[in-house]
Amino acid sequence: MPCRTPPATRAPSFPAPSPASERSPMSDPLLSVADLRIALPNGTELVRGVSFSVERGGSLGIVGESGSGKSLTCRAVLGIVPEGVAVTSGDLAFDGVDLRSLSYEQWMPLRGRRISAVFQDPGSYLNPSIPVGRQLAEALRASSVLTRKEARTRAVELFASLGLRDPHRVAGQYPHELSGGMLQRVLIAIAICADPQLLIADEATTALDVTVQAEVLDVLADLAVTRDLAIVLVSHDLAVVAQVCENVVVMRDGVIVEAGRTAEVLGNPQHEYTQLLVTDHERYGIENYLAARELLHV
Ligand SMILES: Nc1ncnc2c1ncn2[C@@H]1O[C@H](COP(=O)(O)OP(=O)(O)OP(=O)(O)O)[C@@H](O)[C@H]1O
Repeated sequence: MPCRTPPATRAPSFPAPSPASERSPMSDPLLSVADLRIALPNGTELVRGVSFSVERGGSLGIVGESGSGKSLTCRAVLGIVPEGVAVTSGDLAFDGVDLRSLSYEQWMPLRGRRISAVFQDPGSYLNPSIPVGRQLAEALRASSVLTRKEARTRAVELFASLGLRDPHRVAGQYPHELSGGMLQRVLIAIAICADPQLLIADEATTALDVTVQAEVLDVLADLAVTRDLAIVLVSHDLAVVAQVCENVVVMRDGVIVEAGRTAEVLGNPQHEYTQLLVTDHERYGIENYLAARELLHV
């Protein structure tokens, strides 16, 4: 369905990325998405000309209501658009690599290693019959030359660094023995164990209660600083994005209606749809929202 809302008076403030072939690798952002279009076989466009960029170590939030195209956009960056839809045009460049030109084999050293992701429902991504420490150790060994023992030690260290209390004990536990927040930290550990440059977190904290969600978001914000990790954070929740992201794009019906610094966009929304999101948020999640605004010094 086309978006009937008039264009934002604040134009998206990210520099429009130039085609991959024209950029010099030194000046490139880490990720640049230019005029991305994703459509059904019948030609119906679900994502309609989305453009944004993410600097090395930068953080971008993608907000918008259900069905606005947030997940499809992220899946396009990960090279895993679902069956039945296709990227029909646009540029997707990661660290100078034209992602759209990659074969399945060429994706292997990138996905999970240099571009990683965490999603909602972490339990479904873990093997229920293997202790989580072993699952992380196996992921570590797949991306480095560690011995089994070294990988086990590293796994415990990584759990500790992500704020898991009693990491030795946690490492020996099975997924069903852990809470949602602990599982998400385990998933984050697996996602970052190969030291990626970009982490995409798609509604990764949505299922968690507010306090645990805030803790996991802190973990992500810390990682951005300590590992120079760029983060793309997808959420329908403005407060979530405000806690972690320097920049934000607001999506509706497959297009970006407003973009810019998070503090500016959420503090002084220009587009009527962003204004509506902010108003709804103030009405239904006032505590979160105000806390986030305080954090941003809006
Ligand atoms: N495999 C598919 N086949 C057909 N339509 C799809 C498919 N995947 C997504 N869509 C449609 O594309 C649009 C955008 O979906 P997308 O999942 O990107 O939205 P979203 O903003 O991430 O929403 P949510 O927050 O609910 O996940 C929706 O209308 C959705 O129904």
